[in-house]
Amino acid sequence: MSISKALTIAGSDSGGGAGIQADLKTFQELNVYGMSAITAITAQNTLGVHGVFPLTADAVVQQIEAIGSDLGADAIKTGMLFNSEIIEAVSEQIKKFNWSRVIVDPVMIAKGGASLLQGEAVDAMKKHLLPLALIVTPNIPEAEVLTGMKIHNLDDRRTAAEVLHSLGVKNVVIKGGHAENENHLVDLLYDGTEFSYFSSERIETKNTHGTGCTFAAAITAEIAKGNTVYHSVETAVSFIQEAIKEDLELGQGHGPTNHWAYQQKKRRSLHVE
Ligand SMILES: Nc1ncnc2c1ncn2[C@@H]1O[C@H](COP(=O)(O)OP(=O)(O)OP(=O)(O)O)[C@@H](O)[C@H]1O
Ligand SMILES: Cc1ncc(COP(=O)(O)O)c(N)n1
Repeated sequence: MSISKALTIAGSDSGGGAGIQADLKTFQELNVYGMSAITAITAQNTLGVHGVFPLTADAVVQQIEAIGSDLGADAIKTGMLFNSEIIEAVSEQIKKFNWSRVIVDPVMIAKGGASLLQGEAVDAMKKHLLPLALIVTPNIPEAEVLTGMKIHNLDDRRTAAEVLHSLGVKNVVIKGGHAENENHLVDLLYDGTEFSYFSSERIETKNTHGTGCTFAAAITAEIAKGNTVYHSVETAVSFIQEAIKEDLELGQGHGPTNHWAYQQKKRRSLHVE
């Protein structure tokens, strides 16, 4: 049996809603074999990040080399990278293994405000990692930091996508979760030529911990299977919508999303037909 494989290079979330844990759950649900290289351990739950313990760049490199030299990967996702040493080391590994299906989720700040990327590392991300990316998936505040511009509306978002594309990323997805006062959320995709828009109804819930990680992991899984960028983003939008809709009501703060919901819905619809 041949199976597609995806590697996530990200931080561990002890609460299981975001980071490495969200990525592996998503890969599994989308029938992709998941592997991980951990960049940092966080002591985290639905109430917030209580501690951040980065690993050395060498520890990250050794994990990636163990995978690249043996199992290989059909797609790579990066999440929390924490500092410029790790970003530079990860970029070198991507080049060494000639990985081209690279999805960069430029994680910067956790929902509760904790910093998951040091300020000095933003330049390293722009210079070393973004030029290697097939897709980058910033939320609105992350797109503002990466472009240095304020984003107030969809026009600004289109301009930001063009600026990010000019840094060498082939496809830019700017997510709409942070656009305020809108009943409809729009995730925007720019491939350097055309803009595509994926619109979803805003779901009223406090349980959105890890939505960004889960969304980018779903894109990565679909890319690993050889699907197009458009198809992968479309599937990821459906995956995250079901995961938010059927939330698990866990914890006292911002709870995780439901990684089972997308496949459960698919199975239900097959049953009905
Ligand atoms: N309340 C909501 N209702 C419906 N969809 C949502 C909601 N919040 C976020 N999404 C969707 O979830 C995905 C992630 O978007 P968002 O902009 O929240 O990313 P993020 O800020 O990186 O996530 P995180 O909160 O994990 O940091 C997008 O597809 C977005 O449209
Ligand atoms: C290890 C890790 N990676 C990423 C996030 C971002 O997720 P969120 O913004 O939903 O807190 C996180 N909280 N923890």
